[in-house]
Amino acid sequence: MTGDLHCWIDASAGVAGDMLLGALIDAGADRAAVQRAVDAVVPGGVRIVEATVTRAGLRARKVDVEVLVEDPPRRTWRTIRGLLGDNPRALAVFARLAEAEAHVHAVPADDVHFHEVGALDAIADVVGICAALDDLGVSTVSAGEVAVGSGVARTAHGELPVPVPAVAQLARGWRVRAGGSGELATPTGMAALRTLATTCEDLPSMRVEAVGVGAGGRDVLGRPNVVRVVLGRTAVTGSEREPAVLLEANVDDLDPRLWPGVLARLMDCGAADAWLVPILMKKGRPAHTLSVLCHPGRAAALREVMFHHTSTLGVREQVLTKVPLPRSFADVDVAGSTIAIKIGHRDGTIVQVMPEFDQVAAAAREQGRPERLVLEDALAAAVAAGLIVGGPIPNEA
Ligand SMILES: O=C([S-])c1cc(C(=O)S)c[n+]([C@@H]2O[C@H](COP(=O)(O)O)[C@@H](O)[C@H]2O)c1
Ligand code: NI
Repeated sequence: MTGDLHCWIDASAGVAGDMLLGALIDAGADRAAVQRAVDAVVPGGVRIVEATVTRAGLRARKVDVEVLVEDPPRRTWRTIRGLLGDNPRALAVFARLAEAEAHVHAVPADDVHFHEVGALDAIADVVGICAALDDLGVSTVSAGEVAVGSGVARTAHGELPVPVPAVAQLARGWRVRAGGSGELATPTGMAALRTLATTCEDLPSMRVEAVGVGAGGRDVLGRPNVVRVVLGRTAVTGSEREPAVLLEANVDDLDPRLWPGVLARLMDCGAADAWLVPILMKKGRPAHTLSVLCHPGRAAALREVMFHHTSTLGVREQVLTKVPLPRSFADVDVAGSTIAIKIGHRDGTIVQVMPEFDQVAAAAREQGRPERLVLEDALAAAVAAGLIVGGPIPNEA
């Protein structure tokens, strides 16, 4: 199978945090993994429960967040930042919400007080959505036009016009329409969509692997109140340009023993690559340039990791284009250990055949043999399986 796992969000009936989380769990994300991620942020604070419901006659997964502890009526952005700790994607979603609220209420982002959107159920929705995407192995996210609704909403701020101000602010740069009466897009849902989805597009071409349907609270006659997610592999045909972001910072004051952990954290958070270059910077100081290459959808979360785990006071960003070779994987057996072979191809012909080295190392440990010999055996098994440079790519499932 070629291509990364893509998640397309259908918000044509609106979007809210619990709806998106329900859709991702319905598509196969492990609810226990989601609960564990939420427990790490608010230990013992909430329980995520799910049920199958119908919305205008359609089956959908309804997620509810039961709050088990006392929940203050408001939280500052600073408090939420502290709670989220080392959760870069969730931090990026709330940072976006904080920016929107700051603009709407004309206060600095650090002085923003979240009311409903800072409550434990909203925090659980955001942390849960990020954990569900990780659990599913989603690499990229896009979404279609968002129905935001019309009329008025009763909120802690009083009666607000729909789209509520935070949603209107978060909608800048995205395609939206009213699409019905009531508050169809909430600030939490819109912030999650805007942070996680990099592109506003109709359903892209992909081989579909899973579909999830998440229910909203109300059952409206004639309009299924649901968010859908469609997960699939996008076909990579060769020499196609794709956007990438390069994040960089020059750092002269970080304990050098911390760098390996920083690089590992960045890779765990979805960087395509992360590296250090020794430099001599201003005032003749020996320092390092930290460079992080990533898909645009990961940039916000990776920027958070850079701020959180290094002493940098700023991050430079450049938007680049990248031409990746299409690739696929095939498994081979080496003395009872399974090793994935990465196959790079162009125009239907294999141009690279390379065993995944982490799996070679694991097999060498299992077998008590040198990595060098396991690598040789894996390459020989690949050739025996017909994976030969210059040869045709194997049939895809
Ligand atoms: O909590 C805050 S600060 C808040 C701001 C706004 C603005 O538009 S400003 C609106 N609301 C309303 O709260 C509820 C819950 O929102 P969720 O995103 O947590 O589902 C919703 O009606 C919002 O319009 C809250
Ligand atoms: Ni507000």
